[in-house]
Amino acid sequence: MSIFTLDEDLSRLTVNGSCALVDEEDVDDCDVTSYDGTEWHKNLLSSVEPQAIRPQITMEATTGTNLSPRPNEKPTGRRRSSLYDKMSVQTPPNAKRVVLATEECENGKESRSSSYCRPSSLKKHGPRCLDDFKPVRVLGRGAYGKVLLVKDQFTSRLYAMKQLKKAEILISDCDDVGDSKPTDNVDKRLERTFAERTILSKLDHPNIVKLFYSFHDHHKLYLVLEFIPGGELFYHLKEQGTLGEDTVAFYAAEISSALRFLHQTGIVYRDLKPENCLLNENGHLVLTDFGLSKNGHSGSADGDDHTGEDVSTLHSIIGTPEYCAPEILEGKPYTQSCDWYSLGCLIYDMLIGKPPYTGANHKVILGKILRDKTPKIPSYLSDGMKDFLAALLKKDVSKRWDVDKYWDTDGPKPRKKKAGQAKTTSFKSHFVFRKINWDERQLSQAQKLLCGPIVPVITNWELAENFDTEFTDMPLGSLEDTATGIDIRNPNMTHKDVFKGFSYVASSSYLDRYF
Ligand SMILES: Nc1ncnc2c1ncn2[C@@H]1O[C@H](COP(=O)(O)OP(=O)(O)OP(=O)(O)O)[C@@H](O)[C@H]1O
Repeated sequence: MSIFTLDEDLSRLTVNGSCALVDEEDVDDCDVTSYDGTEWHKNLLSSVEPQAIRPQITMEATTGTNLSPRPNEKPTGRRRSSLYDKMSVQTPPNAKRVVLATEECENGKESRSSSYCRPSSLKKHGPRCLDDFKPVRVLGRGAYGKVLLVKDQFTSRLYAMKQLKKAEILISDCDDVGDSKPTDNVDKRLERTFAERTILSKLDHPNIVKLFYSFHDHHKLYLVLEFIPGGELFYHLKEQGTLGEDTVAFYAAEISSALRFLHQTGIVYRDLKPENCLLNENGHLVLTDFGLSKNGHSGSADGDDHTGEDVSTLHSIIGTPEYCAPEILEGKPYTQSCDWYSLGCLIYDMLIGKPPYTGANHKVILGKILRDKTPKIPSYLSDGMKDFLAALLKKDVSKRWDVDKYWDTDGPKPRKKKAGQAKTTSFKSHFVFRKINWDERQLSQAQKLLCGPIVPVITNWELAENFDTEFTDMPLGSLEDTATGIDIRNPNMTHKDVFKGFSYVASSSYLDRYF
């Protein structure tokens, strides 16, 4: 059964088949180096510091195949996964749209400029508009628009402003292939746009980006976010090549803490990749980009969000293929467990210099993911790390570590005690986290006092020195730059109707806490 098509190359890929259409030239470039579980306990007891004793053995030497890069070698050619086309999405016909009940902050008034801004709206607690912010620099670019560093004209505070072009969201994608009608994709894009604003407005966690305001004008939607000045983990990985196990464990703990919080709130993140992990000024990791996140709780307390899809069985095919769980790619129902698989891919990438499956295009990557039983884990990693990765990177969800269940509860007792090993111990007490103080991970104040393993160099926040010059050197133009006309398929609907409810101001207590 042909499930979905990602790009022009993928139209011939049969997902549930044997992936016979995978490019010959791109057959697996790595080989298996599996972990021998019987050695676990012995090695655990003798292990002092995995990084310090990590043997300088390459995959090549160990397996006779050519898996680069070698440990401590800078890989070349790391490429932004967001440069790939977004994956098409297929959702069951009964999946409901996000419906927002929030009233427009500007009372339904639309604006091309600041003309609608009344003096009262120029206060930090009131609704904001575009002219409140002065563009400083481009920080990044995504599928539907740019992210800019902006300065509040009234408070001089810096923010990251994510701009999404309404036209990009609303114009149907003629290239879409598959069972979904193009209008479904417009609906899905709208749903995701609202989901990002709605989900972020509900969250308060030290490792999740904060949303302070959102508004829209004739051409664009704007999310005014906390500026995270240390840049993307992607940027630091590109600089450093690979990271040591202790550093990786630190980031894994912070990401896990954020994912666990999201899952407890009923949200599946679905887009874990190095580009979406930012470092703050103290080197702590902050997740950004909730455009693909899904809130599975229908009927939340404030009536603000009704997605209808239960988190326990989501169906949308979504995400960045290199970090995407196989069950999603196979079009099967999936659960929060997909985020833990993605965490495994990200940890693998940080340690080895590339995610478990790479290739020239989506088709090759998908073919590898669907064909392989388990990703290859290099032998030079510590036994603890190999055990940890193997537990997260299980293709079969029923065999994957159920991290949400065993977060701080030990798993079933093994016949032979294997302390600190995945599945026999709680996630938090796994050997790889032996140096992590989990209580600190929960508290913003504690995180402020302690620095992470990579403390970004920041001489001037306005320079955005830790962001790729590919973006920061871009000409700024005006905040109200080129906007194409908006083509709304339903002529009875205006963009005002479609985006009604997008505007938002964080509560006074929230704003006061962070300003
Ligand atoms: N709060 C922030 N502080 C600093 N930089 C940010 C912030 N939010 C986003 N960025 C930068 O902008 C980039 C793009 O942001 P984001 O991923 O949210 O956009 P997107 O349109 O959803 O991208 P994509 O299409 O790749 O998913 C990020 O990778 C990051 O470099």
